Amino acid sequence: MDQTCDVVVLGAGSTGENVADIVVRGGLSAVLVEPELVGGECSYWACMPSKALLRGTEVLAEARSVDGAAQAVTGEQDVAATLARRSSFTSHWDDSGQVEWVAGAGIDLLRGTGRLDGERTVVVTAEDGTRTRLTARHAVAVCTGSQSATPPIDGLGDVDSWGPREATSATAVPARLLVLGGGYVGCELATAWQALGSQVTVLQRGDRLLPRLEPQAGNAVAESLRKAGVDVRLGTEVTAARRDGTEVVLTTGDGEEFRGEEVLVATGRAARTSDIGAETVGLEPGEYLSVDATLQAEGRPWLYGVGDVNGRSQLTHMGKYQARQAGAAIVARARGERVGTGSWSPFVATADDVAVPSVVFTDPQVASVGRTAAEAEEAGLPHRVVEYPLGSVAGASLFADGYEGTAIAVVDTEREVLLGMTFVGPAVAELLHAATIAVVGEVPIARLWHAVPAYPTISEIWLRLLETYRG
Ligand SMILES: Cc1cc2nc3c(=O)[nH]c(=O)nc-3n(C[C@H](O)[C@H](O)[C@H](O)COP(=O)(O)OP(=O)(O)OC[C@H]3O[C@@H](n4cnc5c(N)ncnc54)[C@H](O)[C@@H]3O)c2cc1C
Ligand SMILES: NC(=O)c1ccc[n+]([C@@H]2O[C@H](COP(=O)([O-])OP(=O)(O)OC[C@H]3O[C@@H](n4cnc5c(N)ncnc54)[C@H](O)[C@@H]3O)[C@@H](O)[C@H]2O)c1
Repeated sequence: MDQTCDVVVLGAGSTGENVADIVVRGGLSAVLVEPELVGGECSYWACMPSKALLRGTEVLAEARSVDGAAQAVTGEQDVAATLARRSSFTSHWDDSGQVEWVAGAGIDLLRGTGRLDGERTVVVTAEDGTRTRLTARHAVAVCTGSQSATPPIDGLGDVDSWGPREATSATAVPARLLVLGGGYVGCELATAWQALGSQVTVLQRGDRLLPRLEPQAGNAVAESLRKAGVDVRLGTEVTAARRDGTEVVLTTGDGEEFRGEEVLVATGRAARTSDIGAETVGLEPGEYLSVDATLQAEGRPWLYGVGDVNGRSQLTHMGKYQARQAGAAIVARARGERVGTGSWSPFVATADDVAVPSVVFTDPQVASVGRTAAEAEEAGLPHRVVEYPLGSVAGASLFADGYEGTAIAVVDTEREVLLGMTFVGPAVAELLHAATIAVVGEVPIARLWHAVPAYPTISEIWLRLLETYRG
């Protein structure tokens, strides 16, 4: 079967859905190709189930941290109810709601695996083997995401390990869980499964958890995981894995053994491009798609790489942001309009470079945007780091007895604007968007004095940071 449309979108994750939606709203036709569940990782195996698993633990910790409320919490977290709530947030791994949305948005959905077959062409193979050759008049957007990367550890491929998919969809609590990797996934899922009754061990090879964030973040999360009973091992290089009956055994270079019923491999992501026909358009299978600021592949003006697949910033909201920018560029180019590629134009993903917000939903939460002090240093930017303990803010001390946390601002001392901000503490997630606006808007420090935080909220931290900066 042959079919022609304006835009072919490969992959109906959160990114692909948004590219298709934007181009259809712009008057183009789009075919969205998906072999698995419409909605992708975020809806079924990543953000939604992991945050649903974590939320009950967080609420209990908040209640236990307020005298008067703490006395009312006499029981333990209900595991079955937590898992049931998690499953309801994934719609029980049923995508009919998303499929309905796609139809309502005027997007054509084609179930099957798509492979590029030369310029502007995609061949889709359905489960029953039926093939459809799609030709795009204007663009092909590859939004095939990423998958768990397996580190080169002897035997790891044979132990039937968990990836994030298994760890977010499990229906029983393993008595002991080994977590390889102490990044975003490792820290969040160690928090979740320890709270649900597993004895968790985190094996991280570097000298701290969450190594891409400010050091205070990883240190605070490690301390709190240890308090919760997690065995956190830093500087640990696992070299071999094997099954011993029902147990998985991980061995380090110096012969130390770690045992668990399951091992979660959370050592980062790899591009899902090994089987998309990349070679038919002169690209390397398995590599991240290299794209410009409008998400267009270098030297191939009809091809876009959007979301996790380009490796720029692997977060749902950033994939959706890229989708909005790329979608606008595709529509404008199809109309023959000029596409401005300067910073912050409607067609480029400038925030990818300077203002990526993220929240790690551990206890404490870590909310950050923009550059860390180390990144400012590396970029050679004149900067000063200002830190203030969150527990000294009236709103925070009311929020929880003995509130502990910190806020770190990285200030550009030449332009007097914020380069980055990190909050570490309970319930800091909702403080983040103010910081994102300050970084993206390059709001002068002098003007931030006029952004008065309401009393008594945790946001008063902004005032304390400004006072500390002024000295
Ligand atoms: C455990 C975990 C928790 C996370 N939590 C958060 C969080 O709290 N907040 C956050 O912002 N981010 C989070 N992330 C990251 C987030 O999940 C990803 O950034 C996001 O899902 C990427 O979306 P995407 O659409 O680019 O890719 P995906 O969601 O991976 O979608 C790609 C789609 O392409 C399809 N596909 C693949 N190959 C083909 C092909 N050949 N033809 C057609 N279709 C194909 C796939 O089936 C898939 O549906 C988390 C990740 C993990 C692993
Ligand atoms: N809340 C959120 O926003 C959220 C949650 C989960 C995931 N994510 C996204 O998904 C991405 C992937 O998460 P991730 O945790 O898999 O990757 P990551 O890059 O955040 O962390 C991987 C960790 O594994 C460690 N590591 C690598 N190889 C190792 C080895 N052989 N032994 C021990 N440790 C090893 C690294 O030092 C690093 O700390 C994140 O970067 C983030 O973009 C976001």
